[in-house]
Amino acid sequence: MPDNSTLRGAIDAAALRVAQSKAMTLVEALPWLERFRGALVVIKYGGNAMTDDALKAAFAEDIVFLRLAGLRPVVVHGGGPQIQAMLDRLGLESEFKGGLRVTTPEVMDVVRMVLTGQVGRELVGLLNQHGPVAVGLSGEDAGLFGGRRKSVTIDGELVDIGLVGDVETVNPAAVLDILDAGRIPVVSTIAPDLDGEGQVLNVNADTAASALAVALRAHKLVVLTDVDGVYADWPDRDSLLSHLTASGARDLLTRVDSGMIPKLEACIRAVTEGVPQAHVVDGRQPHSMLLELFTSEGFGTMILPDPQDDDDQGEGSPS
Ligand SMILES: Nc1ncnc2c1ncn2[C@@H]1O[C@H](COP(=O)(O)OP(=O)(O)O)[C@@H](O)[C@H]1O
Ligand SMILES: CC(=O)N[C@@H](CCC(=O)OP(=O)(O)O)C(=O)O
Repeated sequence: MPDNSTLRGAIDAAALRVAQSKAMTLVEALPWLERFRGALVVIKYGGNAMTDDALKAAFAEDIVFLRLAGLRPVVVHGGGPQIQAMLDRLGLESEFKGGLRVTTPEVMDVVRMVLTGQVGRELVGLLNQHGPVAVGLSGEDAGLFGGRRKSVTIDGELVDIGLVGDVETVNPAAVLDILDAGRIPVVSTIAPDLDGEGQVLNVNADTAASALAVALRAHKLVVLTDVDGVYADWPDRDSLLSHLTASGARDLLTRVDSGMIPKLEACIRAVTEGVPQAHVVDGRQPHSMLLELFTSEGFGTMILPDPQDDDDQGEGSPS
């Protein structure tokens, strides 16, 4: 039978090995932390990646981690499934055309209530469990977004989809104030209609995140969703793309459907208007934000500007 001091020695050696491995993980992140210090990253958190409590908590941990590591994360959230659940409870019908919800005035009331009063509040609460860091705001606050109604083209025809808008103007001052105070802005994507008195518009969250990333000159846009990334030949699971150029993404637009249309459009807009890279990442994987930012392989699908727009292709190493 070993004496107590021998036993403790064995336990201490095991504990030391675990601690050393944790220390190695931290040290390996050092080049990435150096590279991204101060970097402003816009993260779009999709409603479909937001349905599991453990995942939501892991997302909040990642965002607070990024903030404490010296990055400047800005969260833009969706809430499609949560809006749908409330519409169903209220017995209101709504359909999607071209990946966007046809929005009547009654549906708009529900969209505004769910995004700003429920989904945004819940995310702010989860982040603030780690300290008083998160501040929620919507496109209505301090003139953040100005929107204009948009139609969609289906089979060559322009189709009216009601109170749905594109972001035309962004005044990022309120978001910058929150960042400068060391906090994390959490944005709900409602936009006042620039053409309608007091009317607000339902803006797809991918679209809004992209417009905000451009206005903030973000280092990158990350779109967290409920699929591994962008597939060249959806739903063929062998066709997952690791990289796409803006032109490649434009070509693909004719072959994707539903929620992937606004996502690809958002990524194309971001990288053609000055954001160096955009990523579509699987938000169902715990800590996917950290995997995307702090590993050389990256995660999901990266969309880059066309070579003539920007010669900086990729980020295989943090140098
Ligand atoms: N080419 C494609 N690659 C990946 N997903 C696609 C593609 N075409 C359509 N999709 C669909 O888009 C969905 C993501 O959009 P959506 O459900 O609106 O997510 P979110 O709530 O995150 O915005 C995927 O779950 C998938 O069903
Ligand atoms: C116009 C339009 O479609 N707006 C979306 C807004 C929420 C959203 O974009 O949520 P996800 O990111 O979860 O899809 C909607 O009403 O569902």
